[in-house]
Amino acid sequence: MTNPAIAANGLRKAYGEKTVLDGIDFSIPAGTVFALLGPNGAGKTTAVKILSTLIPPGEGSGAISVGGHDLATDAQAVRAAIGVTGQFSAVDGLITGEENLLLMADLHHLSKAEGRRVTAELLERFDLTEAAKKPASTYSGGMKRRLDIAMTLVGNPRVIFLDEPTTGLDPRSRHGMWQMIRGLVGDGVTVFLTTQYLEEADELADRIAVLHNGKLVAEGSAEELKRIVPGGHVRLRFSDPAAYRDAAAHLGGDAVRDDAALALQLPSDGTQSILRSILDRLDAAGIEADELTVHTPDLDDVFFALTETDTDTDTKTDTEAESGTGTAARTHAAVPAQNKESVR
Ligand SMILES: Nc1ncnc2c1ncn2[C@@H]1O[C@H](COP(=O)(O)OP(=O)(O)OP(=O)(O)O)[C@@H](O)[C@H]1O
Repeated sequence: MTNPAIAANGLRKAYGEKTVLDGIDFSIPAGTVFALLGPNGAGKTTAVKILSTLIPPGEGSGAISVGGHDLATDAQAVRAAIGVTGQFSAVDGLITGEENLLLMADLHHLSKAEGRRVTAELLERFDLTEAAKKPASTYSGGMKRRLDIAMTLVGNPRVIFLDEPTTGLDPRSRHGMWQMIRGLVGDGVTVFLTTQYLEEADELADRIAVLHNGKLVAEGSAEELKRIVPGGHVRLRFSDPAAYRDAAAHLGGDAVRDDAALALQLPSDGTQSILRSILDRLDAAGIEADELTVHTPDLDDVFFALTETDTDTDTKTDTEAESGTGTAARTHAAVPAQNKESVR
């Protein structure tokens, strides 16, 4: 990959005895969205803070470059190239939205005229023109978040760090934020996103990495990650208890029974051949299911499988997932045994 917007090698950070980042690598192409997922306290914010120069990397970290600038030798240039929106808003509630933006323009040493032009443009773009002259403390959560991001954009950054940008937003505001992020990427901006919402990573990210116990335990596109965990199944539901029992007998050990719902669940990757074989077996026995649903793994399944705290995830193996497109999801975690086949 040539000139990634963010490149880090062996990023480390410890707080006292606690190792938060244990030598992790990032290589994020320009104009893409990278999502960092991980359980609470995994170290996502710590990674953002290091990459955005807010805290120094830990001892033993390798080279880090952001926006084409070396973090160790040219932190000032990194700062000029990036925008950061943290979990805690930079918005000053005592002044208006417009004043917040003008203040940022001053901080970026824009001329008065340029500051006013950029402010008006951002107010318009983030649908805040009407509220521009009201104190930001009167804004809704969604408006404050939009203003926060607008403030980040005053300096026209090419790399933006969004640390949980939609936490606490209602679904409409969240979708609005996604649109806005897509717009930024369309303009060539690189977005480093942390989120608790797997759906958000699924919607937005070109690449997703899962951070757990100080390591990136998997990295790939949403589709690639979904392929590395089990969780895909076919569910057959019956209204006739006799048909249900017959089907359970015929499908045998493959089927997990849900007696209360008269439903059977069979592991499946959702391919046509597997579906055909299940239906053929039912047809041969003269059994008809009332409902058939196919469940493909989602990022929740991936997250749960990769961030389990039991000993499974402690026995690390380096594996590579085959992918239909030729690009592979990298996993560095022990994945549940029944899935080992698909990640070989
Ligand atoms: N300044 C600090 N001093 C000591 N420990 C810290 C400091 N900052 C963070 N930590 C610890 O480092 C770990 C990672 O914290 P971090 O905020 O990076 O996690 P996170 O993945 O962003 O979590 P969340 O999803 O809850 O925001 C946590 O255990 C946290 O308590």
